[in-house]
Amino acid sequence: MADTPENLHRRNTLLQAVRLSVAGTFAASGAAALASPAAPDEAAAATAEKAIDTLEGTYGTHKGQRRNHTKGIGAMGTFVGNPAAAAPYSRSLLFSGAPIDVVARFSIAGGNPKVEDKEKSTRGLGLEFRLPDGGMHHITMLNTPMFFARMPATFIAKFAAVKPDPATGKPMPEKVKAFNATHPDAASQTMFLTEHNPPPSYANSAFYGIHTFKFVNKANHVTLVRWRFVPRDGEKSLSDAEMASAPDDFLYAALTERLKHGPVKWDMLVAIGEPGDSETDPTVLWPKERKEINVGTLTLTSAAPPETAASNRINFDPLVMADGILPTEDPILLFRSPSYAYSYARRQSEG
Ligand code: HEM
Repeated sequence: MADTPENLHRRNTLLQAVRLSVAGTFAASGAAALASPAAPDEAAAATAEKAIDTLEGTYGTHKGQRRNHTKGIGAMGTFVGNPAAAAPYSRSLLFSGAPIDVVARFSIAGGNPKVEDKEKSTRGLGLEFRLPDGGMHHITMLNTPMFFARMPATFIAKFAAVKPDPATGKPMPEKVKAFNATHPDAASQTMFLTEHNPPPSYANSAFYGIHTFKFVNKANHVTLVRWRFVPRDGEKSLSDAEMASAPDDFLYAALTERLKHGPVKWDMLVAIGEPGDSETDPTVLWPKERKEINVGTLTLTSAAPPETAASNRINFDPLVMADGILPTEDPILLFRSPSYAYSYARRQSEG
């Protein structure tokens, strides 16, 4: 198969079909392995399909749209790796130094396609790297250094807790309170979001890989790593006053306006793990003192509204990985792939 963008997309779609076919098996056999000692009933019910049903139950079904991170915008650009820094750790083509085409999508967490751009919640960045050998690599990140769930059951419980009262359409704070009281793994991200207002522009947001991944070098040596993308424009947050007066939609205009003055860049900084650093818990941070290397720069040159963005029909499944980077056994990372496949299959089948 020639490596045209259409064929890459077809390959991606086929990959999703395979992932979906294993999703049922994963859901059945994975439930026991993913059981949380804190909440065995919840854990037993934590399947990828249930995660998507729960998102739909809370936000409704928006035809043809993502069940999570529904509101978003597209962008295009390139990534240029820094082989001198990266090669001792990873043989991935990402870091060869040749420019790699990137399709990007910025988003706001949750399944509300009309969520206000100032909402105090997580922002996301999905990246599809189209490698020169026809392969693909996905990196899908959030603007918080940690996640709110150590186990999939917590994800499902949270989205069930934020479901508005069906009678009034209003939030039910007592349910959120009960969720927080019974899911201590969510505390760290909740605190981070309380203390940090959202960015005025995606160009002023850092994005974190959150999970631990494995870098594999030419000698097959494996290094545990975590990465973040740091904006060259600097990190900024809206002030409380700006949040109060901000319009519902400003993130697309802010990015297109910024791009008129030139490309927007992020450096990919990779922390090198040390013995004892968490490998499978995305709610726990590594110590700040970890050695960090700059393995490359992402440069975005154009933005597109959701209707026309090339990212629209991409499933930014984080387990789409090319040689040189491997997943860990993080149960959240492994649960994401079948969940995204269900969301992708449902939205794709709706046209
Ligand atoms: C139990 C854990 C999680 C579940 C069940 C989940 C579920 C989902 C689903 C269903 C989608 C929409 C997929 C689609 O239709 O294409 C999505 C999108 C997304 N998720 Fe997650 N997610 C989880 C954890 C995470 C984590 C840990 C991160 C970041 C490290 C993350 C970042 C994102 C981003 C950035 C998007 C939007 C991608 C795009 O623009 O298409 N998610 N998630």
